[in-house]
Amino acid sequence: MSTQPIPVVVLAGFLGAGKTTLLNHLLRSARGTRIGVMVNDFGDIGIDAMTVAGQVGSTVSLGNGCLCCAVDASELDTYLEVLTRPELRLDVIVIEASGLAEPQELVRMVLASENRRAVYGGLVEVVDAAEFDATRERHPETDRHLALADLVVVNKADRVAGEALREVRATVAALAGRAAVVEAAHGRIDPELLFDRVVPEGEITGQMSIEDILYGEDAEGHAHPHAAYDTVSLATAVPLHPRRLMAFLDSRPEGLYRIKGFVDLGAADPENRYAVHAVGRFLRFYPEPWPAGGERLSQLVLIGSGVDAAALRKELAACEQDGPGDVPDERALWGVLRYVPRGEEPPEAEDETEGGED
Ligand SMILES: Nc1nc2c(ncn2[C@@H]2O[C@H](COP(=O)(O)OP(=O)(O)OP(=O)(O)O)[C@@H](O)[C@H]2O)c(=O)[nH]1
Repeated sequence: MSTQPIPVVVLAGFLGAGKTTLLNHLLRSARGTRIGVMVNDFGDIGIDAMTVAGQVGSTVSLGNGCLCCAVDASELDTYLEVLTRPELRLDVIVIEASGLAEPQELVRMVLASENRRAVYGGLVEVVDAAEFDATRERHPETDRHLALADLVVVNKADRVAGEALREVRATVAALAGRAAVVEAAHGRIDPELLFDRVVPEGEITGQMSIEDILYGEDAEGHAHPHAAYDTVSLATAVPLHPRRLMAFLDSRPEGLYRIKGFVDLGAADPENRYAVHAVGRFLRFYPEPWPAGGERLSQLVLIGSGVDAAALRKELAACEQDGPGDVPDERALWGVLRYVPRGEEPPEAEDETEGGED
């Protein structure tokens, strides 16, 4: 367990958009998930760090203290080193960028990190729906930031009337390209969009429906703005063909934000199963030996907004190997291996473009 990669999520958005509010929501609804937080105040007095600190105490602690720290570029790796220590047993690390930070820079730093356990977990941009037009006018770079995002949260949906909200959402979606777009009030998004919740060994993480989480678990009884999520789960004992799986992943549709699980690639690598981690356009495979004696299953969960669940299910089914005439050889694995992080080398330059463009 302690050698699992830890996703590092970058949380960005302009001053006052609601980043700290969203982060506090995540921390409150974390339950068993252990979240590490870095606050990127860039030399300011650490107001955000203090705001978050009150919430963090119960979920994450470093020794006796809270796990909040102001970080600048040069310090990022030092902090990641601390936060990825196995004894902390963190499941996810969230970096809250200062409202004025260039998110691209933070993403680049995470991707360039030499830390072997940290894996880029996506760029989340928080947008203030009520101030969206004004913010764009004053900060034209907003458009560029949205284009880089893997998930955009249109926050403060409670402050904007229906039609105006739809317009903001449509503009955001056009600017955000392939990123998923969700609406929220007070940052109350489904934590599962950012990280896997901790569930007992052997359970498929995505079997809890998004609706359960959105509508069934809100202890405060608030109504959530409707979020058009789809989840597609695949569990099959038939090994997947690596070439078709890669063709599927390479052409995955817009709005498909998260893919997670394990795949059995059959004869292409009988020794290992491959953990799959995709967020936005970022994709990684992590081979690990099959647990002894267990059933060999491929288990995938796909989460997106505005995706065609039936079509995805069909495409995934078509990845299953089709009898003895369809057995992959080792070369079929090459496409997959391109996305396996290599030993001690830091991630390569190609990663940077994966996080930002496609
Ligand atoms: N009405 C409403 N207010 C919100 C919502 N989300 C956040 N706020 C309020 O907006 C203000 C700014 O929220 P923060 O979470 O501090 O925003 P931030 O992005 O962390 O701000 P900076 O740290 O300045 O970049 C606070 O007063 C929040 O209570 C929302 O969805 N609706």
